[in-house]
Amino acid sequence: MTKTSVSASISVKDAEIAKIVLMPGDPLRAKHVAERYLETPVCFNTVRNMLGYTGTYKGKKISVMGSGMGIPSMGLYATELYTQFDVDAIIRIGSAGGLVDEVHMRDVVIAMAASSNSSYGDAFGLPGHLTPVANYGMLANAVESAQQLGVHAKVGPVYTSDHFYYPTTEVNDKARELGHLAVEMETAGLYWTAAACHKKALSILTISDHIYTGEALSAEDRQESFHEMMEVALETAWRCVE
Ligand SMILES: O=P(O)(O)O[C@H]1O[C@H](CO)[C@@H](O)[C@H]1O
Ligand SMILES: O=c1cc[nH]c(=O)[nH]1
Repeated sequence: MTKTSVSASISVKDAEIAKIVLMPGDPLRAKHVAERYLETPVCFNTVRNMLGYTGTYKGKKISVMGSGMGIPSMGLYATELYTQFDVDAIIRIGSAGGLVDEVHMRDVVIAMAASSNSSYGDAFGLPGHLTPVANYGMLANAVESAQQLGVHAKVGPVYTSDHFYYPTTEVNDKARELGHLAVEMETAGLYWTAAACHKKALSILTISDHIYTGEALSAEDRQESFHEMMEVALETAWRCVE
């Protein structure tokens, strides 16, 4: 019998979504993670080509699905996964631009918190500012996983921008001056959504370019080569799943 469950943007037929989902922005990075690391991966979503897969990793069920680019897309998919598919935790696995001098190309960054120029979090109604923060237990598991894998991950705040192409350099300059390790486009949206849904989230990033040195990786590298980040995320997910 065909079992189907559907939300506005996800349609799952004869498959299921695990309690924990890894989410790269790029759906082809999701496909790569599924094919490289999951046993018996099953594709559970193709709506809008936002590919999602469920398989097992060291005997535990884990899903991986694209989030698309930017806070609105991440917020939409994370909300549906948390509220309509009973997902407990999401780990973003993204690329990011290095901001500070201590961060280098291909470094793995674990986002403790995310400042942002987005007003997305205002909708949740807290007077002042709802701070987008990682789940501490997941963060601690990620740090331990990185240490065990010999990955020198850097932990700190990142900056989530609504703009990939900002017309001036001042936002990145200020974010760098205030100690943000990297700039990207989804982490604050994920952390706000997790808070609003009473769920868990963590963002792990790989430096794909450096805003102040001008170094940059190719699109193909961004899709397929971030294996340290993928392995830290999978080990973290494995520790977080019962
Ligand atoms: O590599 P992903 O996860 O897509 O993340 C980064 O890459 C995209 C921009 O190229 C934005 O989504 C940004 O956050
Ligand atoms: O959002 C992003 C992602 C990678 N590199 C950047 O400069 N910005």
